[in-house]
Amino acid sequence: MTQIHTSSPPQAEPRPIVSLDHVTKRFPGVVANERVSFDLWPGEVHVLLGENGAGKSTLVGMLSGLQLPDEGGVLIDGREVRIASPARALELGIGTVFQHSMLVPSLSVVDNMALGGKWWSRPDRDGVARRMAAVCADIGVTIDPHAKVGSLSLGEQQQVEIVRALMRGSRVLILDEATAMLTPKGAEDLGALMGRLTKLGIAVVFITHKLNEALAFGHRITVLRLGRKVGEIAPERLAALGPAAATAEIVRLMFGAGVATDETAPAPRRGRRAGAPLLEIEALAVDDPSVPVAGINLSVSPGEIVGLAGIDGNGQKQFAEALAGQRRLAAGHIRLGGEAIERLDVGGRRQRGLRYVTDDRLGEGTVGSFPISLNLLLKQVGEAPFWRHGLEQSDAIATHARRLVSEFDVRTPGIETAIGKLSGGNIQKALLARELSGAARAVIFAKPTYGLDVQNIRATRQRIREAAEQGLAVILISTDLEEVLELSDRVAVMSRGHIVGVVDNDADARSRVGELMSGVTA
Ligand SMILES: Nc1ncnc2c1ncn2[C@@H]1O[C@H](COP(=O)(O)OP(=O)(O)OP(=O)(O)O)[C@@H](O)[C@H]1O
Repeated sequence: MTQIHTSSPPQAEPRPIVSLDHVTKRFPGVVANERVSFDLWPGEVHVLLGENGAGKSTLVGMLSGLQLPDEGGVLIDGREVRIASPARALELGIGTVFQHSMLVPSLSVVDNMALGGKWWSRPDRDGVARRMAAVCADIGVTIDPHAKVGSLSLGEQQQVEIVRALMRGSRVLILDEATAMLTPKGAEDLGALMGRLTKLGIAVVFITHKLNEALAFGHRITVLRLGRKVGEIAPERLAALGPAAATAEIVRLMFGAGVATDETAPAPRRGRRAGAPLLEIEALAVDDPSVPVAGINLSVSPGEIVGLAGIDGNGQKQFAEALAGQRRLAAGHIRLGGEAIERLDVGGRRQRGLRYVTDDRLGEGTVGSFPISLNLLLKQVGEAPFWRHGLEQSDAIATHARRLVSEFDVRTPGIETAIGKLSGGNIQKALLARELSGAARAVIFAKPTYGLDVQNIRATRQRIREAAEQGLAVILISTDLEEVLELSDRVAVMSRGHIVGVVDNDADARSRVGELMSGVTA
């Protein structure tokens, strides 16, 4: 064992390698971490769990040098440190491996290892390869130093990153959703590798959304929720609980009632349904290299809100875009009011009353440099009464815009203001105005409150409720379980491109949805 610097000598008082001491980190409109304390011990895999937005990446960002805390301290071996950059983190022995590889695919493994060396010195490829071979032997992985990184699997690329971090002296490794893009076998290999690293005294922070991985690979588990630490299960307790009881406890911590979010929120809707389905989706499939979507069956009645819960990136966006006509269907049928609409384009579906409120408000939802008035008609350009014989009817466009701006309370200096100048909340109001006006019959909301402040969140949720009350069939895609449970009549859970379950939003819904989301039940 030559390369790896192991933990403190056994006779020393045991203490964490790294501690976060009551750290608080705020971003505009959100407290991402609130007085969170976190200890990482040598030789352990410490799993960080929590829903999208719970604050996991922010917390580890304070260790990897991406964020500085607003309050609270960071300690290494008991000494307070300031980690102001990733380079500083590496100097302090903290290496980070992200979900997406940070390596240069066109270079060989050794050349990637040599990157970041002194630019004037020629890379000592043999020396690097020798040191690499020693670390690989220590941790039990085999990597061809001369292979081009682009030809390696994602799992192998992560091994390269881990080896690189160890060669630079890391004794703490942060794996931020490192298994998210891996095959089950790749994830298993990474889990086994984590186990070997911990035997060498390395400490690993492992962020995952999958409970089975947390239990299989983790020694200690911390759960975050809405920026707060809501529980920590120490190794002895984790072992004593066993998988079933530990799962129940984690699901309760992650999803259970008990964290006050918005006491003034209206009582949740529960299982209202009216009449025959209006929007019917049958065996829908979308080809997508990252998340193929297949076998989606879902129907929504007029006045019903079906929530689509799930961890971000499980095919929700592909599904929504295919439904709205922005992506080709590989298979399946979509009917609106009994009429097959899968062959219609975006405009055709919109005319029939199918609407889509995208989560990409400034990218695909609006044209930032265009005035609000035109953005409100972006999907009707050329149509009467706003255009006649190819000519813009400015009076009709202005009247329409003024009416929607007032009805949807868009705060703007005027209807000619470029929409990109408005706040996120007001852009969202304009999008809602465009999609919910006219002869809307069914609407898909994609993460409708993402990034909004509390007031705008409330206003948007109220619009969604009103849309259902007016008889629209609503699909609400959200990674915020509280939102889904507050608004939906039924909840479908999406995972790896499939709907893995649909439950009525009754008293048991929270735990059942939580289990489906974390892959405990399928
Ligand atoms: N740079 C930033 N600017 C503004 N807000 C941010 C920034 N980074 C994070 N946030 C917000 O802080 C909160 C916590 O985000 P964070 O990314 O830490 O959560 P997470 O648990 O890692 O989520 P996920 O599982 O989706 O990665 C969220 O509300 C997020 O929108």
